[in-house]
Amino acid sequence: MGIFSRLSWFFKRQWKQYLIGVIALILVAICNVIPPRIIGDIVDAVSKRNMTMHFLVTNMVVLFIVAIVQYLLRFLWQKMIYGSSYVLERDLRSRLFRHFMRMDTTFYQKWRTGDLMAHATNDIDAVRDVAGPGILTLADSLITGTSMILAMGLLIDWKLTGLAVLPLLLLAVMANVLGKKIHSAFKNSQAAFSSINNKTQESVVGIKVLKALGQEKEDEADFDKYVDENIKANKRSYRLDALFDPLTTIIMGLSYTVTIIFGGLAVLNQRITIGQLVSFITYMAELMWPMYAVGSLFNLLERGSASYDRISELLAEKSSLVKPEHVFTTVPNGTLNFEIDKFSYPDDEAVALENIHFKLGAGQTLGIVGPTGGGKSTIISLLMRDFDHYDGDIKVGKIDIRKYDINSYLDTIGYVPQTNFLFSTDVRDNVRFADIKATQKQVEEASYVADLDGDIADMNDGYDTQVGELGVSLSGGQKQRLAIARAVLSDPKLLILDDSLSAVDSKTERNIEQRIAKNRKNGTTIIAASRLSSVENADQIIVVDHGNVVEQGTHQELLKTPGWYADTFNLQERNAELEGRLNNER
Ligand SMILES: Nc1ncnc2c1ncn2[C@@H]1O[C@H](COP(=O)(O)OP(=O)(O)OP(=O)(O)O)[C@@H](O)[C@H]1O
Repeated sequence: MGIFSRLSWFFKRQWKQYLIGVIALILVAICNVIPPRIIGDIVDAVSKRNMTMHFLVTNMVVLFIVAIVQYLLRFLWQKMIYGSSYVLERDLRSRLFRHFMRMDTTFYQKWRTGDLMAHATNDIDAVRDVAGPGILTLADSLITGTSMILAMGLLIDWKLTGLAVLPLLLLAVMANVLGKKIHSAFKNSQAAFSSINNKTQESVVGIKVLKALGQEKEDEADFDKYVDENIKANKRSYRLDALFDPLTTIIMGLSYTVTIIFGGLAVLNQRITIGQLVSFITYMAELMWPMYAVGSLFNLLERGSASYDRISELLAEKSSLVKPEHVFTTVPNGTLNFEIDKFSYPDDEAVALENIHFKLGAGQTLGIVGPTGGGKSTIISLLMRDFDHYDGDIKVGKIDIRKYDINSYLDTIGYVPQTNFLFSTDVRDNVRFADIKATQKQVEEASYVADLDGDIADMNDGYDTQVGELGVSLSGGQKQRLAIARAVLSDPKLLILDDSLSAVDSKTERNIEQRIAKNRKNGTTIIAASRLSSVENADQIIVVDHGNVVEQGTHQELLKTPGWYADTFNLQERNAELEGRLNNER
């Protein structure tokens, strides 16, 4: 029942709808008292042989009116109570989605996608059921139960009523004993459902790799393990639930036995008439539904409560990003000062970056190179404010980037990540994703800079071509270039390319570099790359290895200094030459 007090914020908001719904339920319950009474009166009239046509017709008309009134009232409570539960569903769904949008990289490293999907679907459905069928069943069983007991006591006999409802106390005792166990069982089964979600999502997304490595059978077996876990957890909750349900039948059986014995005696002693005993038993039958409903209510509330716990845990997660008291909303076109003394990833003791210092004037280009795993993407992550906790600071226009409003700050950056993400829409909308109002001319210009215009012209539907989920219908190089076009479209103050030219050939790479340089005379650019030709023209280059800057200078300066840059450049040049010769021979 604790779930009702935890959802009280919602019930307070929707109190009018719930009040109307409950009043309608009370009126239905009052109507329910009438038919058994009429049946009892008719039985008595028959047994006393004083039944008249007028008496019969009047009672039939009353029964008909009661049925119509009940129909209308039932429609009203359904609309009020179920309607409100959908308001709760909408509220929770959008709160959760907004929360997802606001959370940072650390949050997404901690929570798995399948978990988040399960919270956003299954858990919210379970909480909605508390506010709809849950409230309905609770109110209905309380109202129907109370009205039937009152009718049995007031219209027939209080002593007999007391004896008949005594076994019901057992139900309350059992509910208390099983409550906590069912709650934890439901929590486990919801968690097992999340794991299935995770597994399915991972296997579907990675299906190509799975097939290529011939791992389908192994993956199927692995999936079966998750399903077995889920079924085991579900069985436990339903086993506990099953202990509860048959108890209702036993208790009702006890109540009927008591009624027949003591009710029969009361008729023999002429304390009540036969008609009254028939009415009493009919009222007892009406009590059956609230009794059974308590069983399903119990199940529904515990499931909703376990789900609400899970959603609340997720909503309580705070973004680790710094929230300054005063935020700057205008980001100037100034110098970038990167002064990081030390940075470690959250929950990781290893130092990822140490003493990375560089200064980049507006309009300049920085190249970041170095061996794989050296720390290039980590530098970019800090610039993108994926993480805000480090020793040192990063300033743009003399202001710490953590003091800018995050959206205003990120709006000034065009970022092409290492693994680009395309949306399942057409080429045009993918290019103008950050600025959906961009004109066709702007889209075409951006596509030209990314050297994608020729490819689009060759596509059947040009800019209207659908790229498929995650851009499945495009080549790796086309996806990369589309991501570049998207980033350059709004002419950002800072353009960041994180190994974004790895899937294009040297000629295309050169075209893109030249066009970016021409197009962005005043914009600052950072290029992280494994291919050194990508950074040859940069104003300065840093070589990052093991999270430290090991070499720094221009291309010419670095070539003259013996070290990783000169060695790697010579090696890559020789490979390119060899590749060129082989291509010519073919
Ligand atoms: N999210 C993370 N959590 C913990 N450690 C991480 C995380 N991302 C990267 N690392 C670690 O930080 C180090 C630097 O990784 P980073 O991705 O910055 O290298 P990189 O130079 O961009 O490599 P590559 O050229 O292969 O892309 C690596 O040791 C990596 O394992």
